[in-house]
Amino acid sequence: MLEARGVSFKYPGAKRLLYEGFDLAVGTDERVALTAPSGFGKTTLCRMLAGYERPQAGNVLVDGEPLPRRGTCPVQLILQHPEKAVDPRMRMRDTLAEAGEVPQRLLDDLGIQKRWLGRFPHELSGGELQRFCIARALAAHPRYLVADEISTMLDAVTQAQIWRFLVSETQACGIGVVFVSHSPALTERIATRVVDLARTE
Ligand SMILES: Nc1ncnc2c1ncn2[C@@H]1O[C@H](COP(=O)(O)OP(=O)(O)OP(=O)(O)O)[C@@H](O)[C@H]1O
Repeated sequence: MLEARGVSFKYPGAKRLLYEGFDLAVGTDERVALTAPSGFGKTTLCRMLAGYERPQAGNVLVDGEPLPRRGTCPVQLILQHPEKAVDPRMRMRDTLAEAGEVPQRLLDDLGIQKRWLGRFPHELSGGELQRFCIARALAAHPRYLVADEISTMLDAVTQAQIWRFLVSETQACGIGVVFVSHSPALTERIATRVVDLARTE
């Protein structure tokens, strides 16, 4: 179970708490969509669930244990803008290697072409780069994936391809998914449960 337990969070200098005593529990057999109006705090929650932000109170737990402060995190975050998630000076094969051994099967399933491996991030399209970020996240053997608007900037065909792959892969590996999407159609198709953050206040 991935849990936010009694989480309170405020950005430095902000007037109000973004979260106060917030609870969420997600199983490895779930794909939970987070919805809320713009600016409500969806990205912030995604970052907390993956250990990028620490709540001022409460905890983020996986199977009752706090997220590790070092080493590979069991919760892997995939961002809306893949170019922000990679080192622009590193060729893609080195970026992938950050996750350790990446099975060729994963690269094939994600449609990652061999000739892309020697390229730098700026030599790839957004969709191609996002495939690398997904491969890297999965190669880290996560228990949970947190996907923050990961397909917003992709065309409909690429979006469908990527989500079809993610649903079957996470189901097969028993990886829980938390995701944010502004597309009601996508949410309807992917989510096993929808959590409206504005209603959990
Ligand atoms: N690093 C930061 N420092 C201070 N305030 C921040 C920071 N990041 C986000 N905020 C503020 O926190 C609030 C929540 O932001 P967040 O990005 O989590 O919302 P969101 O629900 O994901 O929005 P959107 O749907 O527009 O992407 C916003 O008011 C935002 O301005």
